[in-house]
Amino acid sequence: MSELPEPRLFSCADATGAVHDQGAHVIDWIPTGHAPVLWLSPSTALETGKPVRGGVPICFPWFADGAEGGREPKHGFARTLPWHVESRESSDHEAMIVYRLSDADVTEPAHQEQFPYQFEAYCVVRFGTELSLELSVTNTGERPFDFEEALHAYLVVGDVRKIRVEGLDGASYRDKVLDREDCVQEGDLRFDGETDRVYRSTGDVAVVDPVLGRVLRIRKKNSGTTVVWNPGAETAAAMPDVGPDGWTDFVCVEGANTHADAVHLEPEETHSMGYRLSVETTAEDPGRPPA
Ligand SMILES: O=P(O)(O)OC[C@H]1O[C@@H](O)[C@H](O)[C@@H](O)[C@@H]1O
Repeated sequence: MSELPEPRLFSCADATGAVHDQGAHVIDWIPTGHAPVLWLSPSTALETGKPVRGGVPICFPWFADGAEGGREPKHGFARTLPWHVESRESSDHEAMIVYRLSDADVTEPAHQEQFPYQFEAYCVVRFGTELSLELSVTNTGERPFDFEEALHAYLVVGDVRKIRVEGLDGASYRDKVLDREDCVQEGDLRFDGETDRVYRSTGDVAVVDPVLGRVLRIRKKNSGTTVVWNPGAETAAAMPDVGPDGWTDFVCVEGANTHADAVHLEPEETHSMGYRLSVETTAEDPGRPPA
C-alpha cells in the first residue's frame, strides 16, 4: 500500500471542493458562506486500495455484501479503484469533473468473478451552491446484468442525537441493527444509538440540525433506496477511523438502489442515479424539544 496522491482541488465563486481519483471519492464541499458539509474522519486511512472513511464513497456494483450476501469487498470494488478523469471544467459558479471506470479497470480475479460483466460507469461531480453527483452505468457487453449502487454521503452534523431526518415518514425499511424486515417509519427519524436502515423511498430528504442552525436538503433522481446509517457509540468505539467520540459528528444519508431496487440492465442500456445536496441556514431554536 502507498499513500494516496493529494486530492484534486476545486474552487469557484460559490464553493470549494476536493476529490480523490481513487473511488472518484469526493471528500470535501464547502458552499461559500457555510461551514463544511461533508464529514471526513481525521484518522481515516489515505492509502491506495483502502476505503476512505467520510466524504461520498461510491458503492458499486454491490452494496454491503450484495443482494444475495457473501460478496467482497464490502460495498463493491469501485470505491477503492482509481477512476479516470475524462474532463474537467470551471465557470464562475460551478466547478465540474467527470470520472470514468470500466470493466477494463477491474483486474483482481476475485472481483472479476463476482461481477463478470462489461460495463462503463461515469460519475459527474459538480461543486457549486449545490453538490451534485450523477452516477451512470452502461451495459457495454452482450449479457444482461443486475447491480446495486449507493452514493454514501457522510454529512457533518452538530450532534447526531439532536438532529431529525424528515421525508421518510411512512416509508418501509429494513432495520439492519434489529435484523428486521418490513418496518415502517413513523414521523421523523431521530438517533439515540446505532442506526442502520435501508428505506424503500424515492423522495427527497432533509436533515434538520438545530445545533449548527442549518438544514441539509438531499434531492435524489432514479433512486429507490435511501440508506441512513450512524454507528452509535459502541460500534464507533471499535472503528479506529471513527472512535468513541466521532459518531455524534456525522450521519450518512445515502441515495441508493439496493436489494429489491437493484438495477437491471440489458445490453446497451444505461441507468443514471442523481444525488444533490444543498444547505439552508435556519433560525431554529436549538432548545426546541423533540416533536
Ligand atoms: O464500514 P463501511 O464498509 O464503510 O460501511 C459503513 C456502513 O455503510 C452503510 O451504508 C451500511 O448500511 C452499514 O451496514 C455499514 O456499516
